Amino acid sequence: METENIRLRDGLEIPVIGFGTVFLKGSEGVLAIRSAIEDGYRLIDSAYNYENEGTLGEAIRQSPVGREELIITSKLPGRYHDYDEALKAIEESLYRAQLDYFDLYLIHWPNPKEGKYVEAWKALIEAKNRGLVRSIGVSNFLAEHLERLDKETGELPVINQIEMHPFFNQASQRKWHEEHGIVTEAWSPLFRGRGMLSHETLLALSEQYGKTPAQIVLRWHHQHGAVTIPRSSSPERQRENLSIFDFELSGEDMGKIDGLSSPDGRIDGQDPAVYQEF
Ligand SMILES: NC(=O)C1=CN([C@@H]2O[C@H](COP(=O)(O)OP(=O)(O)OC[C@H]3O[C@@H](n4cnc5c(N)ncnc54)[C@H](OP(=O)(O)O)[C@@H]3O)[C@@H](O)[C@H]2O)C=CC1
Ligand SMILES: O=C(O)C(=O)[C@@H](O)[C@H](O)C(=O)CO
Repeated sequence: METENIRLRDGLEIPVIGFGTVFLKGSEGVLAIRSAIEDGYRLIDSAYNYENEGTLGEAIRQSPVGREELIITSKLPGRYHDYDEALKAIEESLYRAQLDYFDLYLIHWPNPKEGKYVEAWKALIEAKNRGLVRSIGVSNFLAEHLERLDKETGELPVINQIEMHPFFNQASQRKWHEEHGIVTEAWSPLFRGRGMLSHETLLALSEQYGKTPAQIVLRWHHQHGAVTIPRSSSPERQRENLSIFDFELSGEDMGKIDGLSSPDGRIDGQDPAVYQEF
């Protein structure tokens, strides 16, 4: 099973559907990630703070797919935003995964209270220059944080991974990204399995299109130009989540899903303007 690709501003091509790995650890995690790769996932999302870069590396080594065919992402934790600490953390990520390079490395959260994310960004630029990572981006950055990166370094990220699902659709943030050549990557696209998929609007569209609610939601993301990284431990649902390229939602039905969003629709209320994660 194959996904479509999208080209980032710096030329790196990545699949429009990847695989999320938070909570996937140990031998069960290896099994889940390996099966995702065998099923056709080529973009895998991890983070230093998930403490599963070792699990991810093991799954890659066990899989029949070559390293060069995969787009592997990890993320810098908030406690390592100092320049030197950030570079060491990226090296540590690589040692944990036993990889020579990451394809994508992101600043996980801006942590605006300390406001050291520009320093961290300079370290990511240096990591790219040293060949430790191919492309650099951020996660959970608001326009105000992105503007500061641009002003102080002259370099904007190629991708911003943000919370995005029908209950919090990020319309204005996505517009900002489009205007600045930044790809939106949606985290928790299925609302973390916390009940969104049984919303009556999604159930009705599922019936109408003969697709599962998860496929309707992931297709909605795709038609909004967002990369998604759904997580599933089930090989069957992993395949289901990749199979969204044989149908199209009408403009009217896209609008119905857009209408489910509300300003307080975040899963755990993690507003990057104030939320801190170390
Ligand atoms: N940058 C950031 O700050 C953040 C990044 N992330 C990243 O985003 C990824 C995805 O988000 P995540 O929070 O994991 O949540 P998701 O929105 O991907 O939802 C995962 C949940 O949905 C269930 N599920 C998956 N597929 C289906 C399906 N087809 N039908 C019904 N249920 C389904 C899974 O259960 P089951 O396993 O049983 O299928 C699991 O409980 C993370 O794994 C992580 O990589 C997440 C949060 C924050
Ligand atoms: O999972 C991630 O990448 C996070 O950044 C976490 O904050 C996540 O949103 C979480 O686990 C919240 O409890």
